[in-house]
Amino acid sequence: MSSDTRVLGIEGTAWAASAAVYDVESDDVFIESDAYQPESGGIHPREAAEHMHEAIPQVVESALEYARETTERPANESPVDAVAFARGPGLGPCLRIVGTAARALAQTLEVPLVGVNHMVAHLEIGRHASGFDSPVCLNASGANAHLLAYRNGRYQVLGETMDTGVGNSIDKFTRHVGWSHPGGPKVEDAAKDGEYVDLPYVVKGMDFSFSGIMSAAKQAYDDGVPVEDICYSLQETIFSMLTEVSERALSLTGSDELVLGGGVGQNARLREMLAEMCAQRGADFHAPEPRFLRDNAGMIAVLGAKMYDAGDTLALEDSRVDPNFRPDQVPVTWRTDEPDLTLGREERPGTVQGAEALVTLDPDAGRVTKRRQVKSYRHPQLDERLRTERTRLEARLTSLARQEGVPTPVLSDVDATEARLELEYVGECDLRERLTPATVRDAGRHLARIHTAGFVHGDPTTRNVRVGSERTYLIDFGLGYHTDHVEDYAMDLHVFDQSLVGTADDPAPLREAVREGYLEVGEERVLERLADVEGRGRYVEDS
Ligand SMILES: C[C@@H](O)[C@H](NC(=O)OP(=O)(O)OC[C@H]1O[C@@H](n2cnc3c(N)ncnc32)[C@H](O)[C@@H]1O)C(=O)O
Ligand SMILES: Nc1ncnc2c1ncn2[C@@H]1O[C@H](COP(=O)(O)OP(=O)(O)OP(=O)(O)O)[C@@H](O)[C@H]1O
Ligand SMILES: [Fe+2]
Repeated sequence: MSSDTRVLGIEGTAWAASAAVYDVESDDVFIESDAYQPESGGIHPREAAEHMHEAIPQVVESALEYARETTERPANESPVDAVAFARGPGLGPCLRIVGTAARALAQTLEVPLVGVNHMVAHLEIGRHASGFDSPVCLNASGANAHLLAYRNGRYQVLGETMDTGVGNSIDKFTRHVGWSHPGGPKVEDAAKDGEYVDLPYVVKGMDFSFSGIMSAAKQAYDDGVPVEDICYSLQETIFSMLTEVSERALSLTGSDELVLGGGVGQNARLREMLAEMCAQRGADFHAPEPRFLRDNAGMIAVLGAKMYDAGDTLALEDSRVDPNFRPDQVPVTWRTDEPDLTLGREERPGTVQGAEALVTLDPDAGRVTKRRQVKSYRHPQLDERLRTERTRLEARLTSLARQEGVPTPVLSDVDATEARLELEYVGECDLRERLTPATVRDAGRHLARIHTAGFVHGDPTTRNVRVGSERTYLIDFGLGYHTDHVEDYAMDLHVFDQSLVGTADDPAPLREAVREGYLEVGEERVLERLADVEGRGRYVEDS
């Protein structure tokens, strides 16, 4: 980066009216913010926009004043080289006010305008502060929750919430119990005195869903379960889900770096779980300081500077805001490196560390032993429930799939209480090491077969398919379940699709081949629903 670049950033996607100045040379970030606090209920888009209307000019003025005071540039020159603003995602009425302010300021100062994706900014601030090369990023914010990893010039979405964002889910629960917005910090506080109760736990590959757990939490409250216990268990459950999918993303991509972003990242329990998971698998973890986790213009200015130096600026006529701006829509102009993926982390000869299990391989004897390990980051009761349930399911569905004509390993022994399986050794390598149209077509056909039989795999990634010279096998059915919902079948395909995008150099022909294979035995309407799942904007407004 050019060493004397200075950028003014503006953020106002939902609740934080914020302006910042980033100075590349000193790496200093000055942030001035003014938060919108709803009088009752959640964020009202119109009220939030009124707040932006009043507060943005003031925070921008403070930032400009700071920029002028701290520069040696002549008074008739702009104290910054560019104006960066959050173009989306966010609440439309708020974004438009920020967009207008940013355009006007860029024109007055006669400097270029930079349009920043808010979610990518949540990620890049962690990468910037940690110095990590190519981390997986968990964005845990109010309106969103994603797992992102860089590949083929984009931040690919490896997994995300299928319904509301993580913070909004928590805020909805606290509204139900009559607490004021935002609910996250209040839940964290109340959780200190709570005890564990079981709540639904929903992950699908690297995707996850909060709606079931939230309904259960509200119901528990109405049934008289102490609110501290619900808060404690909400944290234990939701954050375990986020930690689990993060671990799966590390395992799938071969990355050993994780960064956290977003307002929910201020929660100490979430950070503790992620740190513990990373320590256990020998990965590095970084959580930015709180002022960079919650919405702030500092992260907009820092990414804005990288984009400005890459020449990634916007003409005024192209600077429209986008309330549904997805992180994977952003061409990443400020990085040219590709991640160095270490496929297949062989820890010891003959053992593979998966996301859940330690797998001992004995190809000569044709045998594999799989043990779902204790995850110390999660509550012991939850840990035991998941390990036993999944071992049982894996045993049952692996056999059921074979009866349906899908190649799977033959089971020789199951011990659910020990979370241990003994299986036949199958294939020569994982699918991600032999991604061809023919092999993924097989996988597509296999998924169609089990769907037709009324169940899903639950985690069909390129690591959970084994390829041999004659056959392609499905393995690791632990997240599978019986269902007759088209939506669940489409989700299964979506999970596979996301893993192709996350691991293949040229995913387009492979994605096409999956669909062809699927149609050989499966139903067209599942593919139609898949298109629907993919097109769904998940930026649910919190009102
Ligand atoms: C699009 C953009 O406007 C949106 N921003 C946003 O959601 O604000 P953010 O600052 O990233 O996150 C706010 C959320 O973070 C939660 N939160 C704050 N402190 C928390 C804590 N200690 N524990 C749990 N949640 C917390 C709040 O309850 C609230 O839901 C987003 O990034 O999704
Ligand atoms: N039956 C088998 N035959 C050959 N290799 C296997 C078999 N089972 C597992 N493996 C190898 O071990 C790796 C991890 O196994 P598995 O996916 O079952 O564990 P996991 O911890 O559930 O992993 P993840 O959650 O990351 O998918 C597989 O990617 C594969 O390389
Ligand atoms: Fe945010």
